[in-house]
This record gives sequence, structure tokens and C-alpha cells, in this order.
Amino acid sequence: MKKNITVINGDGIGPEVTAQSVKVLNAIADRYDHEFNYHYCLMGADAIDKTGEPLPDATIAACLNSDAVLFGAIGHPKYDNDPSARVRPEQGLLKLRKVLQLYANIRPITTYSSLQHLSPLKPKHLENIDFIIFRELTGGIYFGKKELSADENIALDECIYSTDEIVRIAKLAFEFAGNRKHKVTLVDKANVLETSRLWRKVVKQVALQYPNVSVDYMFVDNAAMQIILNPQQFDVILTENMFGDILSDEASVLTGSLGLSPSASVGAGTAMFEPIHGSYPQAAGKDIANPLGSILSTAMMLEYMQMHEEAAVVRQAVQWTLQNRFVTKDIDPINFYFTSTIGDLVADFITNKITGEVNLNNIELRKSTII
Ligand SMILES: NC(=O)c1ccc[n+]([C@@H]2O[C@H](COP(=O)([O-])OP(=O)(O)OC[C@H]3O[C@@H](n4cnc5c(N)ncnc54)[C@H](O)[C@@H]3O)[C@@H](O)[C@H]2O)c1
Ligand SMILES: CC(C)[C@H](C(=O)O)[C@@H](O)C(=O)O
Ligand SMILES: [Mg+2]
Repeated sequence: MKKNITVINGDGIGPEVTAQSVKVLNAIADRYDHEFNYHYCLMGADAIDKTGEPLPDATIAACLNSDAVLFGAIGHPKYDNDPSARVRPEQGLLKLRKVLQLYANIRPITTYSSLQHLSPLKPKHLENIDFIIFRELTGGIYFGKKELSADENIALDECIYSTDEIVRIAKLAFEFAGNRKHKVTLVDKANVLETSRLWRKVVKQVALQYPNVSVDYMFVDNAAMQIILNPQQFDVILTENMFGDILSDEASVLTGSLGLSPSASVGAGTAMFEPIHGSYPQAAGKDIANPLGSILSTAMMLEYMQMHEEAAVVRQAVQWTLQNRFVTKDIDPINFYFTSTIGDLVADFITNKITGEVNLNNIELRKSTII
């Protein structure tokens, strides 16, 4: 198959982790005789530096004309530390989500037996954790009216949701749950927020169309606790934009590192695939960030392109690196491998340069104990 992929490196560790995903996609293309054409585009602080805008029109056009978008991360301390900056990297990402109508951000939480020691949970509480967060991505407080009073003493962020916005993601979540463990948990703050009460009402109605899926309702403060206390109770968590952002970072801790968590953003047209983490500026340029969140996002991209065997091979390769303790610094701060080495290993596993028993003859392993 021939596919056109827009690649947005972004800022901080974005280029480093995304480069590993491109290696992996190239290995898949070689092994399965596909052709992936990459079109590199700008977004975030990088784009502001080069064009003055966080999301140039050329990036939007390329995304709209491609089969999928692979995105790293955006964000830079010079904006994070300047609350008065009016042009910000994050505006680029939010605008792109809106333009592509990526209303559902799917964030799976998977645990790995070889990383159990890193989880805050005891091993006996870690079995069978497998849930997915369906985060609404183009509405809510992120996209409402924003105002700062003239004297700069009062600020406003408006949170708006419409029935249509809730219905479309709720349907996706119920359909997904129907092929999994048949349960949707709506996480909201319906005891306080009018928007949450609308979510409950609409989700109750949508649920009637999916009699084989059970639905329950949980307040977000309780959900934050239940994710740690009893994560096995969840199958599909459905929630609004900001709650989903926060809960997914929290849930990633169960896996061992934020750097392991992938995501797919889907909606009306071209879908986008990105790790859930940010630009981790402290690690930028050091070749130490975990690339697996990005690589696993490419597995989600391959699924989306109906390349199911290819996606399974990427996941198998990732499992293999973890089981053989080829891990980055977030997983093992003493004996760790560089970002680029992990990318090489995953790619070489895929192209069968590594088979069966560990055979690392062709690979120059770079293992570091000091940075
Ligand atoms: N989707 C995105 O582009 C996105 C997401 C979140 C944050 N951001 C931006 O990123 C910048 C930094 O934000 P932050 O520090 O709050 O979040 P962050 O996700 O960049 O990093 C938080 C912490 O998570 C760990 N971490 C993150 N990614 C990792 C990886 N690949 N490997 C190993 N460890 C990793 C590190 O310990 C890091 O200090 C900000 O400008 C923020 O706006 C962007
Ligand atoms: C950078 C920021 C706007 C973004 C969000 O909040 O959606 C990030 O945290 C994410 O999870 O993708
Ligand atoms: Mg986030």
C-alpha cells in the first residue's frame, strides 16, 4: 500500500522520538512492501521561530491532504514561563485538532509484566489492567471564550458543550466497548457543572442504542482515586477534554512511565497519532527520552490504515525490547539505552535482523551509565 504521512516533529524531544517512529515505519514498509511518503511540517515553538505562527497554513494543507499525521510534541519553556505571551505553541496544536475535527482522543492504558516494579501499585494489584480513555478533544474549556480584564485582575475560561459534540464521541466509545469488555464509565463532575449534567443526560440516551454495553457514572475526583485503587474496574472511560487530559497522564503512571503511552486522535477526516507526553524540554537533544509512546502511536496508525499484522509486529517488537531490558533512562536510570538505540532495535526486530534468541550482532549497542 502507498500512504502519505505528514510528520510534525514539534519541539523539545518531539523530533527525537518521532525519528524513531519513522525508522519503525520504514522497517514496516520494507518488510511488507508498502510505500510511506513523509511530508515534514512545522508546528509549535519551532514554527513560531521560523514563520511567526504556531500553525502555518502549509501544515494544515499538508495534514488535510495526507492519509495520517504523525506528531511528536510541542511546547517550550520560554512560553511556559511567560504568561503574557499572546502567541503560544499550544495554540497550534489546539487549532490543528479543531481544523481536522479530531473530536476523539483515544488513549489506551496497557501494563507490561517486565515493568511492574515501576508502578505505584503492588504486583498483585497490577494484573489485567487494560482500559482506554476516550477523551473529547475539540470542545469544553479548552475552546470556550477566554478573557482577561483590562486591569488583568480577572480571567475567564468558558466551558461549553453541545449535545451533538457529546453524541458523536459517546457513540464511538460505546462501539469500542462493544468489541472489548462491554463497559463504558462516564467520568464527569455532574454534581457541580452544568456541562457535566448535559453529558450524563446525553450519554444515558446514547447508551439505550447499545444494550450489550453497560454504563456507569463516576465523579472525576473519585475517578482519579479509582484509577489507582482499582483500575481493573474500567474498560472504556469516556470523558470531556480537560478531565481526559489529566486522568490520562495519571493513568500512564500505572504502566511505568508517561513515555510509554500512545494516542490516536480521530474524527471527521485525517487522523493524528501522537504520544500523550509533552516536549519534556529538560531532555531535549540528549537522546534519553523514551520513544515507545511515539512508536506505539505508529502501531495505532497502522491499525487505522487497516494494517493489522503490521501493527501487531510493532507491538511485539516493543514487548521484546522491554522484556530484554533494552530500556531508556525513565525505566532504568542506571543501565539505560539511548532513544536512538531503542528505535534501531525495534526497527531491526521488525526487519528480522534480530530473531528468536537475542542476537545483537548487527547492532552497535550504546549503553550508558552516566549522562
Ligand atoms: N501533546 C503535546 O504536545 C504536549 C503534551 C503535554 C505537554 N506539552 C507541553 O510540553 C511542555 C512540557 O510540559 P510538562 O513538563 O508538563 O510535560 P511533559 O510530558 O513534557 O513532561 C513531564 C515529565 O514526564 C516525563 N516524560 C515525558 N515524556 C517522556 C518521555 N518520552 N520519556 C521519558 N520521560 C518522559 C519526564 O519526567 C517529564 O519531566 C510544555 O510546554 C507543555 O505545554 C505538550
Ligand atoms: C499541550 C496541551 C495543549 C495538550 C492538551 O492539554 O491537550 C497536552 O497536554 C496533551 O495531552 O496533548
Ligand atoms: Mg496532556
